[in-house]
Amino acid sequence: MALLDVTQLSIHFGGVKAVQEVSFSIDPGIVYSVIGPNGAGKTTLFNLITGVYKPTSGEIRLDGESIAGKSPDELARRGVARTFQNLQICMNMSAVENVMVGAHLRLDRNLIKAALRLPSITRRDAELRAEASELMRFVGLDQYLEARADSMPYGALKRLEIARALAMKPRVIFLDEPAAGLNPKETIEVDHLVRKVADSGITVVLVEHDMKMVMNLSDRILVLDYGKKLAEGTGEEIRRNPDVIAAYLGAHA
Ligand SMILES: Nc1ncnc2c1ncn2[C@@H]1O[C@H](COP(=O)(O)OP(=O)(O)OP(=O)(O)O)[C@@H](O)[C@H]1O
Repeated sequence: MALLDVTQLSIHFGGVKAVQEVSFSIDPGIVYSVIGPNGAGKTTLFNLITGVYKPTSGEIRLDGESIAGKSPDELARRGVARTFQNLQICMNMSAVENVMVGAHLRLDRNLIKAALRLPSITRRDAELRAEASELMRFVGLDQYLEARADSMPYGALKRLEIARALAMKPRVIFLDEPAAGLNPKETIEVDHLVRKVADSGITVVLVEHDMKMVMNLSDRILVLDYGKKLAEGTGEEIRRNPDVIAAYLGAHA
């Protein structure tokens, strides 16, 4: 069974039909990319699936269960994590604390229980700190274990956001332009990191403008254009698709 099933999904902002009757499904364990020109509806689609927006119509199912309109918190607890196109890092916190926020989202309900048993909070905090440090190593941020977020370069912050999303122990992670603003060396590092995340068994859904990265990583690709599904298939199928060439690759060549 597909991990994620999206059926006839639409959202309208006033007169703007940002996503129009888009259907697709994502099997577990794959890297699935969403591409399309600026304004095609990619981020809006992420916002719909991760609970930031409620759809105007359509259905979203995770493991067969409807999740359309559920809050981001609820979705985090069900194993849906994401990163943002514009960094959402707390700059006045340390790097490790930022990652710990991800774990707290996962554990939200237990916090109240924990508050009634104070010694366990300290122990839990130490465990979460250790877990966050381990995730920082996983994303290649060993050298920033003691750093404040505001002292870190942009490329490192992009990976810190991925570590925070991983702290939710997600089954599926949505990465919105993880390579945006990165230099070629950093882009290759993120490319390797995405592969590592997928190899660890987490399904990856990616929005990315870097075509080399998309073609390199993706098991399947969805192409949006003016909010509509233009094509879907393997990298090879997408590369050969005349509609895609005309609407997207051609325009960017
Ligand atoms: N909250 C909103 N209110 C009104 N219009 C919106 C809103 N969010 C998105 N839109 C509109 O929906 C359309 C799709 O935008 P979206 O940001 O999803 O595109 P995108 O494919 O992610 O673009 P980019 O590649 O530039 O990030 C655009 O016309 C945008 O202006």
